[in-house]
Amino acid sequence: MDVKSSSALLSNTNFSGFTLRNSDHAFSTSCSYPRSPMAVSCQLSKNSHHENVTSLPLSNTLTNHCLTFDKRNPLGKTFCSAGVCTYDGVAVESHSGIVEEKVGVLLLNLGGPDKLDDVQPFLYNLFADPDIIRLPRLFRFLQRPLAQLISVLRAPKSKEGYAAIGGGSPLRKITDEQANALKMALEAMKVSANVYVGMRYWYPFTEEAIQQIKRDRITRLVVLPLYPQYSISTTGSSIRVLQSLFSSKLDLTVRKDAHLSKLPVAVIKSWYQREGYVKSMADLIAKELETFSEPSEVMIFFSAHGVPVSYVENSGDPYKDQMEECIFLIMQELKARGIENKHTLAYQSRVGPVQWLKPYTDEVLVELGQSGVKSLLAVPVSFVSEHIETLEEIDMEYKELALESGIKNWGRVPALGCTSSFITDLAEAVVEALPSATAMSASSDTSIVEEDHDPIRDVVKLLFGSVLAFLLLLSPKMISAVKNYL
Ligand SMILES: C=CC1=C(C)c2cc3[nH]c(cc4nc(cc5[nH]c(cc1n2)c(C)c5CCC(=O)O)C(CCC(=O)O)=C4C)c(C)c3C=C
Ligand SMILES: [Fe+2]
Repeated sequence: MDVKSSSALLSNTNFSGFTLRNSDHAFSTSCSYPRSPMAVSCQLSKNSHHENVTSLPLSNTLTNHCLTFDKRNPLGKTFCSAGVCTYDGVAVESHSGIVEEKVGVLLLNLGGPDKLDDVQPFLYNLFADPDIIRLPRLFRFLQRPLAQLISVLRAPKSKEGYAAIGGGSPLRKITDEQANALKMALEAMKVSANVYVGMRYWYPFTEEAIQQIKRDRITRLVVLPLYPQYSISTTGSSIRVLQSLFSSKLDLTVRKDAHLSKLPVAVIKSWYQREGYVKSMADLIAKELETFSEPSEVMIFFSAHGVPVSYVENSGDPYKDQMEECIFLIMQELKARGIENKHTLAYQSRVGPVQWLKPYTDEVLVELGQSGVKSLLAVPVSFVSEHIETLEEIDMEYKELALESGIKNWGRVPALGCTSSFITDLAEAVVEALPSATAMSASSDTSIVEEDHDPIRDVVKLLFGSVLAFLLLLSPKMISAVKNYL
């Protein structure tokens, strides 16, 4: 390992600075730091999780934390003298002249309708997302009219689903609870942080969370999507929103916003491989297996939310690979505990006219039932809260289908929610990611380039688009494609 240089400096309870990196691997620093500014001791451990953190050049100071300082950093200049550090970030200088970090954690999630009247506008937001319905460039002008049409037509069916689970999505409440639990877990690690919730398709929107982060004058932000595995359609979509809010190129109001464009940000892109998560999932599965009369005979049935095959095959979505690795790790953990049940993975919740990842959950359930499997434990694995697809699709639709197909004993593992080992692991992920935060506008990870906005061109496009959309939407091909969303 080529540890080039390291420097630690302390200022009262603040300190900063290590350079610990070789060309290919990031290393986590696990640090013990005394409250007095006497010494900081850090141990190095090779940390694969860092590969999933957008780790960009930075420098900064951080209260009560070890920092990673990347020698390749073109921006990261930390100037220190007599216990005071200045840097090219946005930390706040206190009366005493000590630079104080205000750490923020932004939890990203999908969002869901709070009540039945929200269902159609929620669906509109979802289908208007070009990461959810991906139209060829030439047809992008159809995105919004199509979203309007599909959302209106799908709303009655979706409403039935939401009505069956109490009249709305539980996602906001559960995500708020996770945010509070995470804040407390961070506090237990002596990290004081504000935790924000930013939803992609419903309140509180990511945009609102970012406004609050600005108002609170957060000086260092960790972005933590609540999806264990990365998909273009979930984490990717939310990061795209953040990029458009942070990048000075994209938004005239943000261009003048010195705070946001300089704010050091670390994005944890995926975390399915973290030991704490894997063990927490294994705990839940092991516990649920015990509710069966013959636990070793139970088939463990992982059911993941699907994505269209084209995402994986044409656009490099790592979702399928990550999902398979995730299942492997969970099964390995169970094996280490002497649990050697059979298992399988299938994909649920397909929508629309295209091919989705296979095998499909509904088809596999029927096959398993018909092939003589008698006991089955469903494990939702792509999401960490209960939501419509666990409470309605799995608990009602799939359970009924499985029982009709010959399965006699049915069980379902609950979502992780606020399970304490899981929340502690998320808190550790946040602490590990903090040092790698850097200004997002300097990110080289901007995969999506937005067009500049020209108001006249936009109006022409809208008018032309509406007429063409109206004609196209009435074409037989389009009608049959839209029908697949219902
Ligand atoms: C990892 C999780 C998810 C992936 C991947 C995902 C992709 C994806 N979803 C749709 C369409 C819909 N999703 C809907 C709800 C929904 N989706 C997820 C998670 C993933 N989606 C969650 C957690 C929820 C539920 C939110 C809640 O309110 O509880 C819906 C609305 C519900 C319905 O009408 O069925 C749609 C539609 C697509 C097209 C897609 C990938 C391209
Ligand atoms: Fe979905």
